[in-house]
Amino acid sequence: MEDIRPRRSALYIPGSNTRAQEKAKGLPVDTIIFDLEDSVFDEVKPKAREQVVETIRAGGYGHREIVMRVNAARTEFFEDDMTAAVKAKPNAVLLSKVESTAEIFAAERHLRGRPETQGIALWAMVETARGLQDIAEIAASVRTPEGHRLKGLLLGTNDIIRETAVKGGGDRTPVLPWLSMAVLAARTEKLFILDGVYNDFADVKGFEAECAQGRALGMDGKTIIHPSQIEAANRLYAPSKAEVDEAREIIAAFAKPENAQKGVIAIQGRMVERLHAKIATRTLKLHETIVARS
Ligand SMILES: CC(C)(COP(=O)(O)OP(=O)(O)OC[C@H]1O[C@@H](n2cnc3c(N)ncnc32)[C@H](O)[C@@H]1OP(=O)(O)O)[C@@H](O)C(=O)NCCC(=O)NCCSC(=O)C[C@H](O)C(=O)O
Ligand SMILES: [Mg+2]
Repeated sequence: MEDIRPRRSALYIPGSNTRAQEKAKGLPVDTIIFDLEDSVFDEVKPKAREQVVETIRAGGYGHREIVMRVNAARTEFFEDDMTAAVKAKPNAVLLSKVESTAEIFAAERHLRGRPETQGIALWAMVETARGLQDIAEIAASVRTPEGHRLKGLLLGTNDIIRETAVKGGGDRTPVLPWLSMAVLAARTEKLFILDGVYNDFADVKGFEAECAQGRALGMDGKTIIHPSQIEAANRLYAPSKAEVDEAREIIAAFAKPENAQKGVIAIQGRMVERLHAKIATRTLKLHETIVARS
């Protein structure tokens, strides 16, 4: 069955920031990502790891999806991070700087054969030049028994900019081809995909423009770094009123007895096919889930 869980806003919180972790219990985000990677100084990682396990096990985050971002499989921290993830049992483990299917399989080895980890998904961050080159193959690992837990891709645009030396900021022209390539890889394998972060959390207009752009590119939501970004991400990644009205109109039109045997109809001078009814059904389901939540 298709995964239509809303992931409009996915908030990163440093694993070492207990104040922000507590605060997030009252924030209207869809997803919380407890970070053990780049926001945590190396010397502090062991303490942050313990802290995150304790916080996730204690719960209190309601409907929010709980994710733990672990250090890359190539680092000295990975094994301990994965052991901690098994203890914490988040909804998903986010693998950072993924460059090959082997890294997905390495994470799976920690989870395999343990009934208590059955519900833990794997998400992969693509944020290196190598990862971008091999993104289709990484996404396709979902078709293998060792990669079946892979559910989504996340973009790490800060690292992409660092690795490739393209100019960041502005309208993201230099990275657009890679963002589109990532969307294509995700859609090919029926994975969800979340856009990278917008660092300038005081710039509301710039953030809104980037959300609108990400949505137009086909992203399912935005990874964010600050509470000030939640409202805009939730608003711009939710179906708009016009989209919901149109979806209702399409479904109602195909439900009429005279259209029961038709593959294509006209609504107000526009061609509408059964494929549009499928999109409309998805839009309405997403909308209803969001409404029920709020
Ligand atoms: C960016 C920040 C360091 C800013 O922190 P600060 O100066 O403390 O912000 P404010 O004073 O404006 O905070 C106001 C209140 O909001 C709470 N807060 C702030 N950030 C968060 C958060 N992320 N989650 C929950 N709550 C948050 C503060 O506690 C204040 O509340 P109160 O105490 O009640 O007054 C900070 O926002 C931050 O650390 N953000 C997350 C950074 C992070 O996790 N970075 C790593 C992931 S991003 C990344 O790596 C991208 C990717 O890999 C790539 O390559 O692109
Ligand atoms: Mg990164």
